[in-house]
Amino acid sequence: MPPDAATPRIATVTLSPALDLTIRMPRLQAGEVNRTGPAELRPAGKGVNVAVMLSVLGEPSLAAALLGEGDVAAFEAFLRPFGIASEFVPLPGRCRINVKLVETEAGQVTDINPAGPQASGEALRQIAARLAARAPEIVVMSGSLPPGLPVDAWASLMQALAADGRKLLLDTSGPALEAALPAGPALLKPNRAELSALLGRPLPDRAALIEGALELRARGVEQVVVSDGGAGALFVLPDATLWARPPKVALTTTVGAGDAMVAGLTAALARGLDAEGTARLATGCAAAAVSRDVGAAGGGVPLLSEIERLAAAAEVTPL
Ligand SMILES: O=P(O)(O)OC[C@H]1O[C@](O)(CO)[C@@H](O)[C@@H]1O
Repeated sequence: MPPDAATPRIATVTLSPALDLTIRMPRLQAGEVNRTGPAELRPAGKGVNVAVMLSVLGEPSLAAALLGEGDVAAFEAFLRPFGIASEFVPLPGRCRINVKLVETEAGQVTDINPAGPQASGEALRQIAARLAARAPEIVVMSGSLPPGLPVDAWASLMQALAADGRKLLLDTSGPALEAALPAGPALLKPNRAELSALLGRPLPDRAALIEGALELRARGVEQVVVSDGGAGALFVLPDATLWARPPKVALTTTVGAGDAMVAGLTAALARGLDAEGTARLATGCAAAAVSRDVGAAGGGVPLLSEIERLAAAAEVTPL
C-alpha cells in the first residue's frame, strides 16, 4: 500500500505503554505512611517518550502502541499538542500504572513497573499491519513485552516490517532483546547492565564495554550505543567509535533518559548526521532529560535550546 502523504518518516512502537505516576519526596520511609506533595500521572512508556522528544527536536513521528482501551482517549489528548500522530490497537482493560519514587535527598529514583493488560498474537498482527500500511522509513521499537506475547514478539514485528530498506531500531532488554537479535536491528541501545546481561558476563571497564559492543556489531548490528549513566555513552557507529561525556548537569530524574537518547539517535539517523553529530545530539537529549524541570506541567519537557547547548558542550573522544 502506498504511504499516506501525512505519515511521518518515523514511527515509534510501544507494546507495553504505561501511565507514569511520579511521586517526589525527600526520603522514602519504608513500612511507614509517607505524605508527599501532589503526585503526577501522565501517559508514557518508552516509545511514547521517544515520540515526545522527537517532537521537541522538530521531527514529526507516529506513536503506535497496544493500549488498554480505557486509556486511548487520554493518550491521544496527551500526544495531540506535540503534533504526534497515533495508531493504537486497543486491549481489554486499562493500561498499567508505573510508579516512579523520586527521593530528592539521595537523588535516587525507584521504578515499580507492574505488568500491563493481557495482549494477544492477534493484537500484534494488527499493529504490524497498521504500521506496514503507514510505511515509515524508520521504526523505533521500545520497552518491555506485555503478558500474553511470546518472548520473540519484537522479532516477529521486525520480520513483518523489514522491507524497502526500512531502519529498525530496538531498545529493549533481557530475553526479549536476546530473542530479537537474529531479526537484524540496525541499532541497539542497551545500558551497561543490559549489555552485560545479554552477553552473560560482567563489563567492568571501558575496554570490556567496547569488546561487548563490537560483538554485537559482528552479529550484524550497524550501530551499537551503550549508555553508562553520568559517565556518558559509547558509540560504535559505522564510521567511528567514540565516547561522549555530557557536561555536568543538576540531576532531577533518571526516568526517560534512555528514551531521550534513543530520540536523539533516531533524529540523527533521519538527518544523516556523522558519528560526532550523532553522539552530540544523543548526549544532549539525555542530559537535558535528566535535568528537566520535573515539577513543570507534563513532567517538564526539555527545551530545544537546552538540548543544543548541552550537545555542543559534550566532550566527544574518538577511541
Ligand atoms: O517497558 P518498561 O521496560 O517496563 O519501561 C517502561 C518505563 O520506562 C520509561 O519509558 C522510562 O524509560 C517509563 O516512562 C516507563 O514507565
